[in-house]
Amino acid sequence: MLRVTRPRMGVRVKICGLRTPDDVTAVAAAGAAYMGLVFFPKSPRNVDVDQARALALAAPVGLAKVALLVNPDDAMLDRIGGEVPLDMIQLHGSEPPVRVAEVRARTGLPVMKAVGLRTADDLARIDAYAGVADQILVDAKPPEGADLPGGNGVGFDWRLIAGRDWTCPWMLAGGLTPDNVAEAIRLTGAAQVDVSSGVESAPGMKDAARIAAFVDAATV
Ligand SMILES: O=C(O)c1ccccc1N[C@@H]1O[C@H](COP(=O)(O)O)[C@@H](O)[C@H]1O
Repeated sequence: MLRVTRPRMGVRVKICGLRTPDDVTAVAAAGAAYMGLVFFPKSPRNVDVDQARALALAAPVGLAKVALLVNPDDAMLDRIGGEVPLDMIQLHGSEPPVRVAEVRARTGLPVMKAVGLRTADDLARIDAYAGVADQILVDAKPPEGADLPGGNGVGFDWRLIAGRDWTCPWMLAGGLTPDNVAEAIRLTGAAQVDVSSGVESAPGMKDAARIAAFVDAATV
């Protein structure tokens, strides 16, 4: 029997990989808490700085704007931080804890560090970031040889983190869909969830109906 560890009404949803003004409208209408903008050229969700700025400016008050970056250098941080109105940086590369601290200091923004899980041995990496990042994104490790370090629609065994909590806020990601997110929340106790490919009709193409269904399933 599945254990209910938290009331689901308070669950906050992040929809990642927005590319069009219609995406922003759909995410806001659905009631998501965060929208993610992907700066990673290999991704079908990649946006440039001008696109990202326009999307961020279209976001209503209360929808937090997150820039997803993969091993960004200082020049990239300065450019994105200077030109795009943001509420948070998501680091989705191999950034060590010291770099997370540098990114926080340089941008003045809270940082969410993604940590990929496949087995119980990967859990220790979360502890290494819990004291330095503002939030942890608990994601699946990418498949061997994948082009993308995330956004692959691949999950992990949620039982690895069932009943766990960390000293900083955390978000569950990896292979979530409108059909499985409620079970994922029940099993892990996640108070926040993040999705990209599970609310698309094709890679990089967000689907407004799937976005609404995902938020409903996560929050009802
Ligand atoms: O979405 C992407 O294209 C992406 C590219 C590079 C790094 C991370 C990326 N996405 C992040 O991964 C999670 C999980 O994705 P999915 O739901 O399994 O497709 C996503 O929410 C983004 O935070």
